[in-house]
Amino acid sequence: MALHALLHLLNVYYQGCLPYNVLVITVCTMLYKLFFSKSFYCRFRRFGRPWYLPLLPSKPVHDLVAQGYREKNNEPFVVRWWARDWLVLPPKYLRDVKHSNSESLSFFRAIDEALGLHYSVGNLYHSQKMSEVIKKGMNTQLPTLTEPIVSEVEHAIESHIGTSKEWKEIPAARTISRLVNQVACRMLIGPELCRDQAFLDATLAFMESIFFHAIITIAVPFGPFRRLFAKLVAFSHRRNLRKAMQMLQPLVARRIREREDDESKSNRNNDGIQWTLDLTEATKRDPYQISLEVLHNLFAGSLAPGSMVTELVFQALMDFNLLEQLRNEASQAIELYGWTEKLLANLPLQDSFIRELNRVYPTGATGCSRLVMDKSFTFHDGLTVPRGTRITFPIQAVLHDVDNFENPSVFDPYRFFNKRSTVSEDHATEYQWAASTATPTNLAFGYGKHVCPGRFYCVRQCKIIFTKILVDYEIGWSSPMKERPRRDEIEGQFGTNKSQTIRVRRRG
Ligand code: HEM
Repeated sequence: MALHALLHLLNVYYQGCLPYNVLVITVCTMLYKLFFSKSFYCRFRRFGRPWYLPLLPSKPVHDLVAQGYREKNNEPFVVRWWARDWLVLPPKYLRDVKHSNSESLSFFRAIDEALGLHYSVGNLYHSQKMSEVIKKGMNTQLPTLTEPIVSEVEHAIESHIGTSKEWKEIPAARTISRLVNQVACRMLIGPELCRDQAFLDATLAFMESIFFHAIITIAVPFGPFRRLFAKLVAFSHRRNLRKAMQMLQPLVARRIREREDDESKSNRNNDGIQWTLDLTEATKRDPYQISLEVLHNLFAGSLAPGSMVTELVFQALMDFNLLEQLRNEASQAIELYGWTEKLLANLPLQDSFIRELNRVYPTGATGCSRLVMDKSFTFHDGLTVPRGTRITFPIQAVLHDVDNFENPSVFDPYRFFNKRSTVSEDHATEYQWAASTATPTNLAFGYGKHVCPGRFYCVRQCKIIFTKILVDYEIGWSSPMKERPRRDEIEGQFGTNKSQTIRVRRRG
């Protein structure tokens, strides 16, 4: 009788949109969870709606995380994120994450869980190989990459922004993400496809559909059927993946053949395919697998830098004096060093500006997310969590904490410039305050063993693109702006404003 009444209530609650059988199974699962399941997460205070009322309005994830950080004062708490419970840990536990490798705490397995990547690529994210490709391949080649990055940036800016000396209006995020994707494709895939518009469009559609699929999957209250539903909705994402793979696989197959025919020929390439093949035993060089790995490194290395450059442009446009100071610094450095490695090391204001941008506007409210892989994991103070626990850190709250920064809500482009100006002779301080140096209070690129290995390349590439725009173009808002373009928020992730337009014209 009670079960029948509950079913009736839920039917009204879900407005009759769930079939009766689905309702029965959903209710049984809820009752089981309520009375018998001893979820580890139940031991901690939860912020947000309870799991058994998924349609109840709830605050956005970033607000819940900020509230938890304030109220729990250095203690863990739980939020629902990407339709799962996550244990949000205070920063005192970052030191434990610092030294833990992927066998204990895995970043890849955590994003696999959050975004449902296994629905399209199986167990690709069970291996650390993609990260190794960046560490052992790209990072060891960084000095040799400046020249090809500069040359690709020049081509990409000319094709996406143009060379007209007349003002023209452009959609900022769309234009910049396309030009950054071209440059990222040049480095992470290779010269053959990076100017092929069909391929560039296919890669952008593939990358964007990863998030789209994840969002659709959590948007519908399918309860215990979510996994089944996720497999079905991954269909359109898999189609986008197939499209990009159809163009990429023949190239990878050709590179494998060339390598087999003549090992020395492979020395000509210095890009993502090459670095991935370098780390793959000859007998395991499967074009499909290598293409998947290369494409998913592009996913890591293209979308976020595209947003970062767009945000740099928006932020610079908020303050005309700052824009001029950045431009002067860039012009003087180019005069002294040309478009070389040295240029990138001699833009201290721009570097501080990038780090401050990442502090005030990180890409997510949470970060340093990990899945516990060991049977259990014990933190330095004895807190023990079982295998399978999802942990994350409230990074936005940490970066806005008055205990960590003076006037944390103020955007101060000189904040880190001033700190690094008190440099000791051995340059230790300079490195400490650099945009790409991860510390417990510079968390935009994560922290510890899984800290973003692409951050060095990323900051270089962003500096080259931003500097080119500064010195070669006049830029302005297309209509007067009173405040910064608002960012979109979905599941604690912040996306650049897509509708904002700016105007540009070639200088000189
Ligand atoms: C604005 C640009 C970028 C941002 C904000 C960003 C951010 C991040 C963050 C937060 C992580 C997780 C780190 C952790 O939890 O400790 C990460 C991991 C990773 N990033 Fe980036 N990233 C960016 C650019 C790039 C680029 C350009 C590449 C490749 C060239 C890249 C490749 C990777 C890889 C392979 C991992 C996985 C590391 C591992 O599991 O060991 N990222 N990134």
